[in-house]
Amino acid sequence: MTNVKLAVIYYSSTGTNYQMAQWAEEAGKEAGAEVKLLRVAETAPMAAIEQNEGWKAHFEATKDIVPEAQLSDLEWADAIIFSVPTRFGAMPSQLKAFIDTTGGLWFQGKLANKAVSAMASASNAHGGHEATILSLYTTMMHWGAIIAAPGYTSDAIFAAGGNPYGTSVTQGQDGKMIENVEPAVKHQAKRTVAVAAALKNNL
Ligand SMILES: Cc1cc2nc3c(=O)[nH]c(=O)nc-3n(C[C@H](O)[C@H](O)[C@H](O)COP(=O)(O)O)c2cc1C
Repeated sequence: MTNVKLAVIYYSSTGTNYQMAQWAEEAGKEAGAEVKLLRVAETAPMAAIEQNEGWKAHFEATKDIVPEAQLSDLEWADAIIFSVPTRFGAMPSQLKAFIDTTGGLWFQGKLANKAVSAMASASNAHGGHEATILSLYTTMMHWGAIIAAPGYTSDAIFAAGGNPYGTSVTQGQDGKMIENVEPAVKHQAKRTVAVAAALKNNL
């Protein structure tokens, strides 16, 4: 058992990052953390969402069952795991819009010393997995967060494609994940909780 509070915050249009976030939630609980699974608000107009069957279906399926991330959740959390699809090699605007509301918390020093890590997905194996995670980590450095990158701390990372920045997956043409990333996601979540526990008791 640990006294760590973990927020798993994701954005997903077609379900990939929702699934990754759910695996992280499960592993966080297994590690003894109190866990909140949260989605950032959808900011795209309904007209755009409705033009894409998969996007519309995912939006409808999750909008009433997954709570929307609030600033109070960031303040509450000792550890945060983000999971996002790449958008032209960077984080999606939906997450950036949420992050851009954190200036007040940042100013009060309330975002410092949290253990954070990030996961990503892309349609192409070289379509921006690492760059997307790094775009988030740049912001995390401004928060004074402690980045708990997985590195190569488990064989599961090699099996998932070997991304040491954070677990990432390629979404195939059929919408399914190509690599088996579930063990790597779970390892990353447990490691983030362990880092947060160490920080919480010593910083
Ligand atoms: C506007 C837009 C930009 C995208 N840019 C990239 C990209 O640069 N590289 C890539 O491989 N995939 C790109 N994709 C594909 C998404 O990353 C992919 O659909 C996503 O990872 C699936 O995650 P989700 O199911 O959680 O929405 C883009 C998709 C959209 C809609």
